[in-house]
Amino acid sequence: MPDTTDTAPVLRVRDLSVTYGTNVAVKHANLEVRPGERVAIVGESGSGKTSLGNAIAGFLDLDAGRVDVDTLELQGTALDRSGRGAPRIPRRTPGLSMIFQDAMSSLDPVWTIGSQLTAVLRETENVSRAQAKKDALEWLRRVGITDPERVMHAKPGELSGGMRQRVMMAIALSSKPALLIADEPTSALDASLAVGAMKLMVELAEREGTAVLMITHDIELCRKFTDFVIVMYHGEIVEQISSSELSNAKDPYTRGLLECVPTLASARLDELPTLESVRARLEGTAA
Ligand SMILES: Nc1ncnc2c1ncn2[C@@H]1O[C@H](COP(=O)(O)OP(=O)(O)OP(=O)(O)O)[C@@H](O)[C@H]1O
Repeated sequence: MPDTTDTAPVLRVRDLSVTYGTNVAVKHANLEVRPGERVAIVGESGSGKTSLGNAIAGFLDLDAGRVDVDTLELQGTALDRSGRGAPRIPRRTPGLSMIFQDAMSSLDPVWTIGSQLTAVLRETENVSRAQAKKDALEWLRRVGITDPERVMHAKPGELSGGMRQRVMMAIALSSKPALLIADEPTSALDASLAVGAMKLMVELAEREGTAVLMITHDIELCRKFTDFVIVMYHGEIVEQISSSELSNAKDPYTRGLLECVPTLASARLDELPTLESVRARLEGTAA
């Protein structure tokens, strides 16, 4: 990973909050992602990771929640996400792609994979229909699909979960975005497939020069695949730390997350610590 500390951030977020009714799910978040950098947002279920990712990407359901933000910039251009009852946010923000946990929710069930992928390629590259088809086949091969001709003609419902996830990656990255937001992109896959799919996503993003903001509850994945980790707890960012420094984390909650990771040593224990038990102990210590 090149040192990008002197380059302008691809994403800049200042004072972003998300509120559902009276529940403030994200509280005054500040973060930056630099070109080509891989950043994870990690935290337990309900800590606000998805709300933050959706608010940045423009996918937050504004009928359910509201976004308040001081600054939200993608490649120096302000994105308008604020307010409630604002005009519906367009589904695609140029320069930004998103991969969801459930690929079915972002693939159109009616159209073939080929038509969905070539539409993105033609919009991005302004190429002929024939060239877009060639490029689409190449993208399907790149994401490890061995029978791309068949998949081009298939509809999402005819593919397995793993295949759909690969197609999602192809669609998300083929538009050559500056930033990819990936929300638990492999959690619907078996553990054995998940690591391979994550590796593929990270390699393809690197090849395209795309920065990745990855939402996950798996701190081990962060260690393996990201440069930087943002830890959320009850809607707040409690720590921002380089992935290689994770074992020196200062925040008690980050240390709690690390303690809950199964290791060969913990496998010999009768009971693996749970986040609840670690937190109860930490809170007891803090009192
Ligand atoms: N559409 C919604 N309407 C009301 N409350 C919501 C909605 N979406 C999320 N919330 C609430 O916001 C808080 C944060 O949820 P969010 O899904 O962002 O957390 P998360 O860290 O991504 O969790 P998970 O890992 O389970 O996806 C939770 O209290 C949740 O109940």
